[in-house]
Amino acid sequence: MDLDDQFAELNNAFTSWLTGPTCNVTLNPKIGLTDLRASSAGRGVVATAPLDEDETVFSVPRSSVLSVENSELRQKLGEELTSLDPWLALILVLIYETRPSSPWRPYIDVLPASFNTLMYWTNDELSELQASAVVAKIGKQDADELFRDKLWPIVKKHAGMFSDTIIAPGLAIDAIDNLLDAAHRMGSIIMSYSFDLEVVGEKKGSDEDSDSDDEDEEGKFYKGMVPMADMLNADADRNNCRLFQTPTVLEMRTTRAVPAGDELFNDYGPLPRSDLLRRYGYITPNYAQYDVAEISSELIVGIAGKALDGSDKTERIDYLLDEEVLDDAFDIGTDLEIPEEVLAVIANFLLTKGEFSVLKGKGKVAKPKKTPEVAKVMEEILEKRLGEYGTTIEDDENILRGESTQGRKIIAIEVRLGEKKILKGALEKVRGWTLVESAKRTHSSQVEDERGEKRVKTR
Ligand SMILES: C[S@@+](CC[C@H](N)C(=O)[O-])C[C@H]1O[C@@H](n2cnc3c(N)ncnc32)[C@H](O)[C@@H]1O
Repeated sequence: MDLDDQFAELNNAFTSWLTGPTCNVTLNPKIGLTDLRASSAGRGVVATAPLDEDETVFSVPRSSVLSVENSELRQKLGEELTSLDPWLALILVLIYETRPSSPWRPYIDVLPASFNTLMYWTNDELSELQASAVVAKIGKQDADELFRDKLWPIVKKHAGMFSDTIIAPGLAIDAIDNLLDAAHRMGSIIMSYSFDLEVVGEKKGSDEDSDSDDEDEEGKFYKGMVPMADMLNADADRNNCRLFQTPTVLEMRTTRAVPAGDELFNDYGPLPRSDLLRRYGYITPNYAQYDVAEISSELIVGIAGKALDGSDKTERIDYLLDEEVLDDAFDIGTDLEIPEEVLAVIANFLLTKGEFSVLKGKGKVAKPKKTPEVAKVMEEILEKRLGEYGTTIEDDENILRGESTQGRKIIAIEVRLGEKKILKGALEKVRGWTLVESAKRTHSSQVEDERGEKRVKTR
């Protein structure tokens, strides 16, 4: 059987399973799965006839969501499973459902086995992202540790339960590598395919289902794999469908009329391309509108507080953390505005020791201001941040114009270039600020603060 036949066969098995008695999904006959591999988008869903706005595309009973709550493994392992972090528990559930006898197999079989997400990039490929903050968010080592510490002991203890799953060969030779591979696969699937579903059970304190009181509190969410809902691709501008949740079903409905032949798109929300790449393994130009350049507090404090001695700096850091002015990092978006919180942090580090003590004594913080001193620090921060990337905007544009660049390298360059353009634009904006007089500012801002005017709120 060639690859196309295999692809079509898996689709058919999945669709039959979906609409059959195991899953009971109601499919609108005006939609169908389609093959988008030629455009590197895997499977997708298209309208085969026009759809109205707010038309139900399909409806999935909550009982057909693959989740920890619905899983057979929960019945078998009980608290051993539910006491795990929900993400780890769902990983184990997905691994368990890879056994040939699993009722979920036709679904598992259409889920991907290879990924373009950052977790799967080599170090060389990742180095092309240069100083992008996304690299530190991949978390492969942390995940490996969790899989070893939390999942491996359970799998070893219940080896029989996993003896015919994809990790079986690893079990036989007592090797952990198969578990790590499988757990990364399932973790990546959860990251790019699962939905956050609202718990709709009884409220806490109900007599029924007393062993799951905690999870049955309304307003709480759990991660679930919703068959078919996760076959829709996403688009920042062309999205035309959304998953609506009712107590009994999950309904994919159109949010606008869809002509025959058009693809149905979900919406991942305002994700910068760096995060789109990290979580979903692809980027498109229309997510550039959500790009951000991240500036760490370490960099801000390092530059704004370079004239301070160690204990003074630490005191200000602790105070600003307590006051929720300081965070780990701040994002500058495509509007190129420097976040008020960053200006406030700088302003607080530029106070004299005495000024800071007075404000702290009153439980207040300096307000954000665009003074020449703040602008100078901000310029230095942005210049330093831009310098952390190994190449300039012009270098990157030249590389992209060259014909030899391909695949992941192009993607990485586009991501880092987007961030650099934000930093450069922000730098130009800061240089163009109409600045408040420094001396006047110091005096008036303190007076304003002492009058108890509203402080900067960061979170
Ligand atoms: C929820 S799944 C959608 C179904 C998926 N195409 C499949 O074949 O299983 C999400 C994944 O689809 C791909 N994807 C989603 N939207 C895309 C788009 N606009 N362009 C390219 N790939 C996309 C990415 O690989 C993403 O991780």
